[in-house]
Amino acid sequence: MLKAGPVWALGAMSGTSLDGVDAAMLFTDGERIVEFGETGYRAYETDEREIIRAALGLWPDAAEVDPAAEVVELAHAELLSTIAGAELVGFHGQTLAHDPRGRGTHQAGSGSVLAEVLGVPVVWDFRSADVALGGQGAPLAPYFHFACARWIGAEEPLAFLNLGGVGNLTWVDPRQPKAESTGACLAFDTGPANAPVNDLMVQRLGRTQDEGGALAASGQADAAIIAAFLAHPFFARIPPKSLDRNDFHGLLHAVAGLSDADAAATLTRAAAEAVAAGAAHFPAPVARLLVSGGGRHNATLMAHLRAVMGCEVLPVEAVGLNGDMLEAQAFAYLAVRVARGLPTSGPSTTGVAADVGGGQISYPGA
Ligand SMILES: Nc1ncnc2c1ncn2[C@@H]1O[C@H](COP(=O)(O)OP(=O)(O)OP(=O)(O)O)[C@@H](O)[C@H]1O
Ligand SMILES: CC(=O)N[C@H]1[C@@H]2OC[C@@H](O2)[C@@H](O)[C@@H]1O[C@H](C)C(=O)O
Repeated sequence: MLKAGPVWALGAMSGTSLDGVDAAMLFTDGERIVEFGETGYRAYETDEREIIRAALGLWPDAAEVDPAAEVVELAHAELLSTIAGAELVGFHGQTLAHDPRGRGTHQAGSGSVLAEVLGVPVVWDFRSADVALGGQGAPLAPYFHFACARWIGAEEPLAFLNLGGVGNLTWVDPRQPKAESTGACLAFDTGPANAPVNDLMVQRLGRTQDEGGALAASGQADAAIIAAFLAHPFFARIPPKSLDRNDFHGLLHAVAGLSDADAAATLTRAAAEAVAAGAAHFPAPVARLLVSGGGRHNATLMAHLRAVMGCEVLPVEAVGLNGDMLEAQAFAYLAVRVARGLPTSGPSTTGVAADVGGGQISYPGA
């Protein structure tokens, strides 16, 4: 078992955009962030990405899943073995499918394989217990966001927004004693963030992203499409709530008749409007929205957020955090929480009925 006090944990996340694996060291006791440490990144090769892509939306019984899991394990083993000094690893894996009230949630990659390779205990399968107990299984970063709010010395409610393939928002009140205290966090997925724009760029222009939001900036958002998008019942639903990457696939069809620039503008505006629709559920207003994830590099998306949010909108770097590594750091933090028997989610973050300590621990040589 873990010794008392803070430990160095190594967290790893492979996100929905399938670009690669992020890893980050964190010195923590599972409650307080003591120190941020080394980080690393390993991109997927094109053929690896295609193997994972072929398994998207599939469940463990499908033939395409084993090769995808092998790619995920290999990439993690390569990256994590370059970072020394971890007493514990937090391994998220690659989400292939997420349907919490249907078939469940599916992250590819085995923590027991990694524990053997790395020779360190690995905490993994973070989402299943929450889903089995009636929760959304996502988002799981919120308790880490609470710790970040404390680390930056925040004294009033603020919000963290992650702009990955999907967006997720955590409202935090740092005046509460613990992350799991009633009223400390409210978290949920906001809607599609970068995924539809990326898909559009691939389909129409053979590019993977709208660099800097330049194409979106050159077009006009279609107000009727945005209005129809915002009429989706997801936005009115009281949080917590979570999404699969493809839950808003209709949005891409809706812009099919628009020019490239207007389609990009519409999808980018929609992502920002989805965040604002989410913020309408905050228990109290916030003065600051701190943005992490790749979408913070999209200047058009950030400008739309500033226009719709009515509060300061800043990349997390403005408060000394690393916007590319926040999710990897979150899984380092959550790994220590699991090892310490602390909850990783609760009614206000995933909608589960009571506090849940998700995750299983695999030991080398077990
Ligand atoms: N310079 C940039 N200009 C525009 N968009 C960018 C830029 N850099 C990153 N992005 C967007 O951010 C995406 C990657 O974001 P990120 O790495 O946070 O996603 P992820 O962690 O895979 O997703 P999730 O958090 O949903 O699991 C890219 O696919 C792209 O859409
Ligand atoms: C099921 C799943 O993997 N969800 C991811 C995804 O990517 C962003 C958003 O959708 C969030 O719900 C979650 O990841 C982050 C790390 C989370 O659990 O907090």
